[in-house]
Amino acid sequence: MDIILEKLKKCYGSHVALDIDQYTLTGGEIVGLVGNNGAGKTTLFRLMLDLLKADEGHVCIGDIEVSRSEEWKEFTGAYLDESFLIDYLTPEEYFHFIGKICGLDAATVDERLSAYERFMNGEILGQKKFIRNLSAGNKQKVGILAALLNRPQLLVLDEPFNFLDPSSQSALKHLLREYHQETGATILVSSHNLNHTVDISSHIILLEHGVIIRDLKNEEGNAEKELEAYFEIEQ
Ligand SMILES: Nc1ncnc2c1ncn2[C@@H]1O[C@H](COP(=O)(O)OP(=O)(O)OP(=O)(O)O)[C@@H](O)[C@H]1O
Repeated sequence: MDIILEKLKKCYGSHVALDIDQYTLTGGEIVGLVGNNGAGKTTLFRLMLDLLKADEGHVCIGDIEVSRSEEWKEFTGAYLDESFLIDYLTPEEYFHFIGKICGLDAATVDERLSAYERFMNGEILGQKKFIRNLSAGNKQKVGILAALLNRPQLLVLDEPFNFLDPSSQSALKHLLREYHQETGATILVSSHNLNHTVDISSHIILLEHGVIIRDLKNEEGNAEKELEAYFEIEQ
């Protein structure tokens, strides 16, 4: 399903963090969201997930306006930051808790997690550690896996490659591509890593000072040059 941003504006005092007149994000794609620090990526995700109230305009997922109905939560999974986690639970307890909210029994949760063994790399399950005592990268993995548990049709991940070691970054790219192939889900990923973004996305949105300044189709990596020129990356 498409995601429609309509006259969407968010300000902090006199500072305009996001100002998008009209944009439709086509469903069923992996979409990369890039932009310099402070460009408005997280603000956009928080508005999409109804974690922030827009000053003007709205976000619709399909025909559901996110701030007026809760229905979109049934098919949406997201991980933006550590505030999504519960520190005093172990990863198993947290996954089963999220599973319960989604109506999944423990066996189904365990079976779904078993598909992500490469990504977990033996460091998530069975560690007898509370989430608060995991490394930053492993916390990030727990959040991403929890977002996937309900097999969402819309997956939103804010800088998911952060804190991950190189093999985990590669495992995550593999996981996202495979999940997309299996489910046809819409996947939105913000990242400062242009290589990863270009590798996985069929569409890339470039934000600058809260405005979408480029909307690039990325066929076989052809968006890379334009992005490198924008970010002035020398080869
Ligand atoms: N709670 C807040 N109070 C005041 N200003 C805020 C707040 N949250 C965000 N901003 C401002 O809004 C703008 C957009 O921030 P946002 O976090 O969305 O950017 P971003 O593209 O995700 O940045 P980064 O790449 O650094 O994570 C920035 O100028 C930021 O300082």
